[in-house]
Amino acid sequence: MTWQPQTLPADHPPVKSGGVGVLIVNLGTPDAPEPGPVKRYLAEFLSDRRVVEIPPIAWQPILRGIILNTRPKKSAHAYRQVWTDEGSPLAVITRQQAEAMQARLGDSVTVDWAMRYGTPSIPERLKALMDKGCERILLAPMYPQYSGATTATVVDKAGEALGKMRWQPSLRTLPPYHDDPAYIDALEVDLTRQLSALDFEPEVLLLSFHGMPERTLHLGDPYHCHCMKTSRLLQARLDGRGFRIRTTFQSRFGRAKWLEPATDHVIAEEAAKGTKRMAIAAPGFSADCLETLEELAMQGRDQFLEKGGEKFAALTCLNTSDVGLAMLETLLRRELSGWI
Ligand SMILES: C=CC1=C(C)c2cc3[nH]c(cc4nc(cc5[nH]c(cc1n2)c(C)c5CCC(=O)O)C(CCC(=O)O)=C4C)c(C)c3C=C
Ligand SMILES: [Fe+2]
Ligand SMILES: [Fe+2]
Repeated sequence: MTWQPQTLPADHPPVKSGGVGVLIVNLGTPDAPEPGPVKRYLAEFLSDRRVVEIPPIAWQPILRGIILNTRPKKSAHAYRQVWTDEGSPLAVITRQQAEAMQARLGDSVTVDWAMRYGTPSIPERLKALMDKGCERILLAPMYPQYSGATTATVVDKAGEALGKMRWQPSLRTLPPYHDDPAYIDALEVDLTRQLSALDFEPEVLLLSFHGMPERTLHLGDPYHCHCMKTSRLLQARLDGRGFRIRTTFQSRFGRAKWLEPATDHVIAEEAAKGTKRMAIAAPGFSADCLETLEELAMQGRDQFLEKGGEKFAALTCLNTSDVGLAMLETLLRRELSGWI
């Protein structure tokens, strides 16, 4: 039988048109600051074997039997302290970053955003980009420092979605940018601006990164080294401004030993030794979130003042600042080279 050209059936998927997409991805956040949605989000997040590297047979009973019955209520309370009319700060800022990138990159690309855990999901937004005709997609995890628990799990999830497609898009991924001059420049400019707007001069500036179990460092995860390099490069830019700089790791979770020194311990130690004025920045977070707005700006302040500190400032993340957006545009344009 000879082949005959046919008209496409009505349910045929759209024929693509060579478009280029960018998918900006961050960690994820609950849909509402209530125990139910927080439980759903934590169940997905903490079941990811990239995040908790304990065999499921040992971990799932602890997660389902203890953690998911206790933590959601406490975490929901924390989320309520930072929730905005538009939703969770992490989701709101990530969406705004995507909108700003769409405006800056113009019509030659379609920019969308997704969350690794919760909504909008990576598979859903990849499909949406493809439905708009994108055959080439730049996947952009918003993590300056690489780790298995952040960057790699975003790529895994996209790969899982692609694994179910007959006709896949071409994929590029944004590399970690922990030592990129564009990132270090943006941090220097933004932190300098924020520090000069304070009504006090800090004696110490903490650079607080999200923690990880120390074991991941010994297993070869570059996260700790990436954080230390960011910190060293930034310190070189901020030296000679009259304050000391210390690198710390926040948000301990579980019983294992985490990277040290711990941010909360250093806050208490500084206050106990007589430091009166402290500022804290979180250069590893591309958007303010629960961990910066509640853990640092609220709990951190309380800890410092309770122990005798007098002035405390939690600086904001790059978020949608002009320098932050210009930096993101530089990184994205570099990876889109040859595509647009
Ligand atoms: C920026 C990098 C991050 C790394 C590395 C990271 C590792 C990591 N996190 C947990 C456990 C929790 N993290 C939580 C919140 C949270 N974590 C990050 C980023 C990193 N996590 C962000 C941006 C956020 C904020 C999310 C938001 O909605 O605003 C939480 C949830 C909150 C809570 O219940 O305290 C947990 C739990 C582990 C175990 C881990 C290490 C591998
Ligand atoms: Fe985390
Ligand atoms: Fe936390």
